[in-house]
Amino acid sequence: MANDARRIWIVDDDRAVRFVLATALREAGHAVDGFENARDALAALRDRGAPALLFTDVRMPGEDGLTLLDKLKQAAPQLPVIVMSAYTDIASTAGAFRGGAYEFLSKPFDLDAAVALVARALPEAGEGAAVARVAPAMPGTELIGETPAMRALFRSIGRLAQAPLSVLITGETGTGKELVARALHRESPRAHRPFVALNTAAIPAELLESELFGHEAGAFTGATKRHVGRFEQADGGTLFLDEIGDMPASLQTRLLRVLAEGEFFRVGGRELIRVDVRVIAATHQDLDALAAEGRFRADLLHRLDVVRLHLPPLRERTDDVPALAERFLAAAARKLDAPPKHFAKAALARLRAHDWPGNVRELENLCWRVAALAPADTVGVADLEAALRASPRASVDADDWEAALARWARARIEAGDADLHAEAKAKLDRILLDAALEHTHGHRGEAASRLGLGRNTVTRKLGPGRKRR
Ligand SMILES: Nc1ncnc2c1ncn2[C@@H]1O[C@H](COP(=O)(O)OP(=O)(O)OP(=O)(O)O)[C@@H](O)[C@H]1O
Repeated sequence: MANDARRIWIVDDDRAVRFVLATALREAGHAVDGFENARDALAALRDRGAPALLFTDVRMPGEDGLTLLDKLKQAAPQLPVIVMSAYTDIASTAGAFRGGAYEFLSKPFDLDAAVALVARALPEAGEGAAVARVAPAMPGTELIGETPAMRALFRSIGRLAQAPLSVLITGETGTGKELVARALHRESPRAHRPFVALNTAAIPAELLESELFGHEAGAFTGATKRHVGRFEQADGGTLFLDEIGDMPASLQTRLLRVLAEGEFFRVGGRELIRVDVRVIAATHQDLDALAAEGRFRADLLHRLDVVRLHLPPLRERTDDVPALAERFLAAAARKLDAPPKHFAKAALARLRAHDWPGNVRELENLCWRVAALAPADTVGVADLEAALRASPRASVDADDWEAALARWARARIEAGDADLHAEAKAKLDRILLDAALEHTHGHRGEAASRLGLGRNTVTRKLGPGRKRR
């Protein structure tokens, strides 16, 4: 039965659906194959044995999904089959369930919900045929650091990864808090389950509750279908709550209760959901001070802060700057398909002297600019200065673009152009997306969360053909 007992198959004649779903599943660490019709999937079943799980569309040229379901159930009765269809009438859904479908997904569906469904459908670790137990490959996420503070931190990560304790990671913006959370997950017995990150500050307060705990269809205006929250998505794995200090008071109360009880209701739901989630929280704020002022619940702080890991700012570990810079420059050149570059000695000294208010992220972004801008293979001080001047930090004036936009709009209106709004909106989307994707080096999920958008929205705006990491 070779390796297919650990793979997920997608049967759909729509290439875009296969691509988007496969990419989301791969990001969650699964091995995935796509088939454009039932015949090919059945042939593979004969040759390679059953996969761990199968998604199928209903209406396809040739045999339809329900016939496929029937044949699959005869050949591999245990195989969980998720039926997807744009036709959500009772006949189709009932037909699917009667045929033994594990779940029915109405198209278009939420990719995160599909990933969460897979986590639920597949047997727990160690039982039977489970999916490939690999954390998603995250290029460039290896923590670099030779300074005593970082070495001590790495030792703590190794020790803490094994215990399911809550961890609070503190440190300025861009110091690597998320990277540490990922390392804690990757080294833990939960590594084969999802790592789900949520930036509390990036989501509007009124959406945060349903983002965390999910909602049922009809729970509020605009809730057209069920949404599986991050807690459920992270079941068995790790939930990373970034910028926890920005969480509104009412949600702090709810979070505390969920952490204490390990169960909750989706917004507007009646089904009690039990989850097993390790929570890792992060903040750049002084939560003790916020708690003393009554702006953060002290009891929630105690619960999150079972162990605290502090990331020192980069200016306090300048010995790490050269290694980080060389690593980022090499990675950027590779990704840009440019020849490898190196920093001259004087340039490294200049980098060490910089005070890095944006910490490692600022250094990483600077290296990307240098890789793109510096003409020679050896990067000198002058190249660095140019890249530092080009830093968005140095030139951002929030009012600039509004004024420019107003000038543009006035000129176009005076010129008699119509449909300005659509054009401006498309440009705005494009610019925001490009900036976020550049910042996250092409990682869509993260780019979406930086923009406060759902990943599906980003995927839709980009279209399935755009290159992604
Ligand atoms: N020690 C490190 N080694 C290698 N890369 C690092 C290190 N620390 C941070 N980075 C990189 O710097 C960037 C910022 O890191 P990360 O997102 O983890 O910071 P953060 O503290 O969570 O930031 P924020 O508080 O703004 O969310 C990432 O691209 C990360 O890969």
